[in-house]
Amino acid sequence: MPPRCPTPQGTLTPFLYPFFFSQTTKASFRPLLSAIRKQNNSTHIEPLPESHLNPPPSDYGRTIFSDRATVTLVAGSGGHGCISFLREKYISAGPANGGDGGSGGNVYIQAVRGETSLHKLARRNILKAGRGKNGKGKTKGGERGDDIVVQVPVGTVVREISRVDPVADEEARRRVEGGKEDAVEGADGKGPWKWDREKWLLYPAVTPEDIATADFPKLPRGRRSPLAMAQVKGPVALDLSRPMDRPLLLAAGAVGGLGNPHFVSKTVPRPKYATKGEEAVRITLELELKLLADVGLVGLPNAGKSTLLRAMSNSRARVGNWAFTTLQPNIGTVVLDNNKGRPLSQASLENGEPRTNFTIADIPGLVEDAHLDRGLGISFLRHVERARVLAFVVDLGKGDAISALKGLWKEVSEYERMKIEEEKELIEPIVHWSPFTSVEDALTNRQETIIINSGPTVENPLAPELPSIADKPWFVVATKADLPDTQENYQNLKQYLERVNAGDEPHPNGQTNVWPKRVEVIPVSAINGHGVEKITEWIVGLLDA
Ligand SMILES: Nc1nc2c(ncn2[C@@H]2O[C@H](COP(=O)(O)OP(=O)(O)OP(=O)(O)O)[C@@H](O)[C@H]2O)c(=O)[nH]1
Ligand SMILES: [Mg+2]
Repeated sequence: MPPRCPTPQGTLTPFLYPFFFSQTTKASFRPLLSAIRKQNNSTHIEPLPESHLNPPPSDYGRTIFSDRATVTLVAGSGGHGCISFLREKYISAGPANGGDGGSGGNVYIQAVRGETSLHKLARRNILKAGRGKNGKGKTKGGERGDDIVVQVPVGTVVREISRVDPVADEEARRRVEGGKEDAVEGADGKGPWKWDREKWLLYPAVTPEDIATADFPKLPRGRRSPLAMAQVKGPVALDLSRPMDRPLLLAAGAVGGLGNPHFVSKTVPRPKYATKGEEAVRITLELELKLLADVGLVGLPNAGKSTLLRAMSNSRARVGNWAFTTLQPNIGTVVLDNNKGRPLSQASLENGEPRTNFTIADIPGLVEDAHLDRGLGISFLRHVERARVLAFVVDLGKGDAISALKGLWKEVSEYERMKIEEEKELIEPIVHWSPFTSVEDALTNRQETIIINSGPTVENPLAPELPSIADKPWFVVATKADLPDTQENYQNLKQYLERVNAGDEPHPNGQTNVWPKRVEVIPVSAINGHGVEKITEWIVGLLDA
């Protein structure tokens, strides 16, 4: 089904930019028209008055943005068990009544819509859940430690770098030292073993002799919180591309120590020891944010992307008449239903809610050979790689619009190619195996080294979750249409895209397997806010299709 969009075709009189003459906007454009006529008659261009769309470079919302963070998450360790005895009138030596230690707090992760950046996490480095409180007398258990929920923006990719799990380490150590256990026990006739004694907590009044001769019982093994069963299996690798209703458990808090009543036996009626709480898991994660905007703006530096974002949304992205004004991605939200009429979109989101807005990502400009790390490089393209629609912003006032568009497509395709290579390297470990003992041996025997490729050998390892960039719906925004003598450039671009649509001209990225629908070019003057409503309508059509 073609996108449900009104096309700006067929209204090309007497100017080439039909939006100047649309019914709704006619009155408001009269001053602009006279300004343009004036501009055409004289070479002097009147500077436009300052406004929200033509702000001084100092007027911008400062966004503290970070798309990468490395954080260490530490679950809460358990509180210690308590050594206590009942004390009441006429009971001189009451039974043990120490409470157990509380378990430590858990660490959760949740992707939420409100967050847009990882800067808060990048600053923190380490996040700790609360420690469980120690047990108390009168069989009072310690309180649980506070949980922490790490809230990240939707679109965050989480990878584990390292993990320290004291309980797992101890289990492994026991397994290794298990063989020696009998020998040690045989030598002196009884335990305890070294690692056990470190776990005990002794009554303050015990003497060193008591400790030396203490007959500690064996500790119960595998002291892990039952919640640990529900935590994400390590190594953590998550792609949080949807908002989550409930947080996901990354690391369960450690269990608390056992109070002294646990160790009452016939021989030891009043044990003067309890156990310490377990140490907690510590996971170091690398977080990377791939912004999940509905639309990604791709354009050369100074093309007018940020001005367009300002015109379409409430964004206060920085605008300046020089290249690389934008150094960090900006996200703007376009509100579709401002409660003044019927909503623009009838479509609903995946969760059934009606679509009331969509988001646009404005990234730093791409220069020619950005893939060779010119300009700011192409790494920012990862923010538009997941956008559902790509809008190529072309400045009509600066050079040939067709070659600008082709150049942008070239960089986008290069980005994708490099990305696929990178992913392939990750998933395709290559095993070099040679039957020869040395290079000389191989040369004398004149046989080739055998190379075994193991692992999947799919051409595009990004598939099927990520459609290729060439498959995405796209369109062109021809901006700065208010500048004099841009009509010819616009018309050439329009005719070029007509030929591409008709199949007479190859796709600007040179590939054949591309988005098959009609590609539109929409002329706008973002600085005056003219024509931007057409873009909104067109995008809604593409998003709804
Ligand atoms: N005449 C005219 N000027 C415009 C229009 N849109 C943007 N400009 C001007 O073009 C210059 C660059 O605009 P920006 O929005 O900062 O461009 P950008 O693409 O975000 O630039 P980078 O962030 O450097 O990539 C500013 O001086 C704007 O005022 C337009 O529609 N008409
Ligand atoms: Mg910008």
